[in-house]
Amino acid sequence: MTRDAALTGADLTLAYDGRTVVHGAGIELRAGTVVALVGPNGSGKSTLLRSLARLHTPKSGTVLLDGDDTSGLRPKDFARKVTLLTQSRPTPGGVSVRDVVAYGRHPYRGRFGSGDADGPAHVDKAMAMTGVDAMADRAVDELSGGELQRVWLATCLAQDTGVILLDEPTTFLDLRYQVEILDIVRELADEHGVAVGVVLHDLDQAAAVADRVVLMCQGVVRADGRPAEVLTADLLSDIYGLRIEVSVGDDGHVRTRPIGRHTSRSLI
Ligand SMILES: Nc1ncnc2c1ncn2[C@@H]1O[C@H](COP(=O)(O)OP(=O)(O)OP(=O)(O)O)[C@@H](O)[C@H]1O
Repeated sequence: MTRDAALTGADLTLAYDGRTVVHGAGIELRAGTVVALVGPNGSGKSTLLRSLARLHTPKSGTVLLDGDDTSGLRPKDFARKVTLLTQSRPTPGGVSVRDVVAYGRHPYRGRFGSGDADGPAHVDKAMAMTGVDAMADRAVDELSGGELQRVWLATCLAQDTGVILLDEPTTFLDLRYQVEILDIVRELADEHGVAVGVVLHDLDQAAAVADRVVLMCQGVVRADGRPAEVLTADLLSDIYGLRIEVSVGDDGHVRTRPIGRHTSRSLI
């Protein structure tokens, strides 16, 4: 497994059909750390993540892996180092969970699927980590949204990369699996030295799991730092356009409380 990898997006400007949606963003993902990207809908988080995964070509700026420009790397070599869990993927019909997770081994296979002796062990480990091993022989198109989300995460883990990018990995998941996925994210960084970049909408989850939080708004990185430095009441209230109270517990964890009409009504 590649370790001690660092993926850097330097001065990235990203556009769709000439409309710029990310303006000169910089982000650094270091080995053994978790960076959470947060911000309102449409602020450019997914586009930034996709550019780091080389799925979106920047208008300007560069993506560097361990200091080297990645644009010269062959797709297979890049895929051995960086993986991305996207928000949605087409679900293949009639394919088993095990076979879908085994897609993650594609960068290691030669022609005709040969040459990946370690593949089955990585697939088994990824399925066990994400709790999908019990459904290994089921067809993926028969799974619930949450079960499927864990299968896609297992596919990324089977790819065995030093950098893992996750776009809203807790979407569709019930509370138990949200917590388990975030535990896996921390475990990847702490025990396997992986550099993780994860888009999350839940600010408390972002604060709890991340070493650093990158807060985006309207295509610009508005703040980048430790959770308690970035997730302040003033900045969040300004960016999200509603009052958000923030407290820091004795354990150092940041907790946010958005105030709406429904939260301020009396229940007694
Ligand atoms: N395929 C596309 N074609 C054109 N514009 C796009 C495309 N995908 C995203 N955009 C636009 O780019 C901007 C940034 O979108 P992006 O999906 O990166 O934001 P986001 O912060 O991930 O949003 P969300 O929280 O809603 O997932 C938005 O204005 C969006 O409408």
